[in-house]
Amino acid sequence: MVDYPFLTSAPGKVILFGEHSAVYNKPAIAAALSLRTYLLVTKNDDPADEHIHLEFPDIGLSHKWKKSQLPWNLTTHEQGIPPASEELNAELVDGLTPLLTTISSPLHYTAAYCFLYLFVSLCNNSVESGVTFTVRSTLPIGAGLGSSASISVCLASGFAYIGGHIKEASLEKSSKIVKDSDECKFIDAWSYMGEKCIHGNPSGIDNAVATHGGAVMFQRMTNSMPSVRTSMRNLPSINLLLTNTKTPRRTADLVSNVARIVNDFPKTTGCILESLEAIAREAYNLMVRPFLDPESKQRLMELIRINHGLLVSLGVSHPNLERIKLYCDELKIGETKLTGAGGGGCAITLLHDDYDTEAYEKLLKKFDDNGFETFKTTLGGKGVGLLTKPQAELLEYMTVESFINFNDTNEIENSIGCGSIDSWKYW
Ligand SMILES: Nc1ncnc2c1ncn2[C@@H]1O[C@H](COP(=O)(O)OP(=O)(O)O)[C@@H](O)[C@H]1O
Ligand SMILES: C[C@@](O)(CCOP(=O)(O)O)CC(=O)O
Ligand SMILES: [Mg+2]
Repeated sequence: MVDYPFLTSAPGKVILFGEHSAVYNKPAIAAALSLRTYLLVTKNDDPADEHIHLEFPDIGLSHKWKKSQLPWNLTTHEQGIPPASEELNAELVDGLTPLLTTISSPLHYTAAYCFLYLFVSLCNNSVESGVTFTVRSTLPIGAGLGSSASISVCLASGFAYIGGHIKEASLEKSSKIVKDSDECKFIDAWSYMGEKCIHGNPSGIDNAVATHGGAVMFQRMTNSMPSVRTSMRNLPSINLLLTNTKTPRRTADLVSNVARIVNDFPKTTGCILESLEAIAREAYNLMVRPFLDPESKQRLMELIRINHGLLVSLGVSHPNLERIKLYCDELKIGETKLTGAGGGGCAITLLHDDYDTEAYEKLLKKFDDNGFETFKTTLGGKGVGLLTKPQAELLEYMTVESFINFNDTNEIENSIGCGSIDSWKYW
């Protein structure tokens, strides 16, 4: 029996090399961010409440469904971990459609669809009603930092916990554990289904990083083979600037536009995808060395520039991303590439060791003038976590209202994030 309330949490990610080509089974490199999404699960005391409640204040969505109206008969709960190649359950997708008709915005629709798909798949009919699922994120949403995967991981882990598919996490996850836990495998596989609800054809890199944390080289395989995830334990300390253009975009649109180009220009894009693979492999070899000497750092910088150029050729840049690159080039700050799906969202800049601090101040001013936001964040953070009552006093007084009313990301972090990091448990 689950003791309410409880919290789950998962990080966002930054893709260093290989976005989009990852969808075509090429290797890509990504690392977990310190920015995270949090899911609070509470139960009210009203015995007459027959609903399941969703509160997604970050995107302005609040909704509820009668538990008895959910299509429980369309799921197969015995199935455990879905195979990597599995498509969304078409019958369940059809069964959910009538429950989503009142939601018109695509942003709201995909979030609610992901929620319902995972909820019905992972919680069984005996789940209590009167439960509210509230999500807050310190990540910018739709900006290339994997907010969709981090919410999918929060939901998949919360529902799997309620549904009894995974056991309680433990306080200390030994850094020596080399094998993935069964719980993480379960969450990774189901959050991948959540990513499919949100953007159709994900590679799986984002949910893998949000589940397992750290830094990885990831490659999706063909023919139902499981993806390969190679941990990069000692990532060299690289000086990265993360800049958000704040230009909104949807990963689903960018991924489907690249699919069209790949389909229309198979030979040309085949060469581009092969180049992107070569870049990721060389970057991996440089980044797993214990020390990034100046020559290797220079090569890494050039790989960033080439990677960005190839992404431009796939049509996934944006004038604002090009502006970031232009300013960094003009002021000789470092090499820039877009990160994530592009089309807006974020860019990363690998800073030269000897950049001019005055020029850097000028750069920040230019970014500010354009309405861009820069982030200070660390790479390689922890994966999916659970916070339950005996360890966490804060859950005694955490309500949906207080959770929704956190004013900013600092308040979230100080109250439930890093502020109480020692109480979080990991699978
Ligand atoms: N905190 C959140 N609350 C509600 N929905 C969210 C949240 N974070 C992400 N989402 C869902 O994920 C979508 C954004 O995913 P996507 O387009 O892949 O961009 P990214 O993953 O780069 O942030 C949103 O449209 C929404 O459906
Ligand atoms: C474009 C892609 O490579 C990354 C998308 O990341 P994001 O949703 O923009 O954070 C798609 C994928 O790998 O699933
Ligand atoms: Mg996404």
